[in-house]
Amino acid sequence: MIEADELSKTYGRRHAVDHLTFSILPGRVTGLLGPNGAGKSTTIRLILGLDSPTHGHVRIDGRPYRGLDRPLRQIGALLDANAVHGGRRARDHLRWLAQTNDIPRGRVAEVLRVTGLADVGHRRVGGFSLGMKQRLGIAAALLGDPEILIFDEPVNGLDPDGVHWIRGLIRSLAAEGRTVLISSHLMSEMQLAADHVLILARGRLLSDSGMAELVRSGGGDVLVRTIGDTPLAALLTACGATVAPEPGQGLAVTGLDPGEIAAVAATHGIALVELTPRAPSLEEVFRRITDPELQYRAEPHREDAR
Ligand SMILES: Nc1ncnc2c1ncn2[C@@H]1O[C@H](COP(=O)(O)OP(=O)(O)OP(=O)(O)O)[C@@H](O)[C@H]1O
Repeated sequence: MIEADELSKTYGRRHAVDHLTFSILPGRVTGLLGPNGAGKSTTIRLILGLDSPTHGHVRIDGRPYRGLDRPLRQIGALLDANAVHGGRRARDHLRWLAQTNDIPRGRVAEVLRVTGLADVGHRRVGGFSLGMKQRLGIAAALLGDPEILIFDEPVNGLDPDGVHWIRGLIRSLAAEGRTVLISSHLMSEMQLAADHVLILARGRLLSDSGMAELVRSGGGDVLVRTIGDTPLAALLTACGATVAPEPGQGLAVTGLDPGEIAAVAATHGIALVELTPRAPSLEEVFRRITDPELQYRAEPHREDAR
């Protein structure tokens, strides 16, 4: 488990991370979402002890990162896939990490196999594609078989097969009871991968919620189609619904659920050819939550305007 309490980091006058309190629980995938400059990377760096908080703290299973005996065995992270020296062979890079962290050498072959790199482990990293480097970064994160994993932009550079693979891997790690934190700019990917989501903007935590609950909170509507002209729109409005026309004789209905709409149609002998509940996308919900923050941010700071 990762727990942050009033976690804050300021650079000069800028609050990169501003009094964040959250818990990232085991057995589920937690997504860290936020516009550019929201504080996602700073939060991850603070979790990993790469930066020190100005105020508050963050603990990994009750201890700060720097207090962990064998960090790679407790927490694995993919941060920057390009960080590995290009002249190194992939296998040697992993062997060196294993040796310096007291990890059995046998894990190297295992993680190369899991990440689909078994056949290229002898090659120098400089010749790797971004997708292969990404897989190597994931192999390094998995090396110590840690209970906690952090993947920053995990699908970066991966082709569709790779994206499918990483999605499955992330899910299986959480299903094994591990704590998994991913950060991504790709909303559709996040919606598929994460069970829980933390939304940051301007360093502040705007939402800490289950994914399904968050998307449901955004509303949604029901798309209804009939054949020919019918009085359905007026009938639904009379029942308290809000109805907006959609192309192709469709109606976007809010305020009534599909069962209630079907009942109104049946009572008046109106045949329906479509009745589709539509949830908003994570992207729509995200924009609604973060937009006021972005607008505020677009205004010049007082000191900038001078
Ligand atoms: N080392 C630093 N020195 C000064 N300011 C910094 C430093 N690191 C981050 N910041 C500032 O802190 C804020 C948060 O940055 P951070 O990189 O954590 O955001 P992010 O959500 O990861 O953004 P992005 O999605 O663009 O990577 C930004 O305003 C950034 O300019």
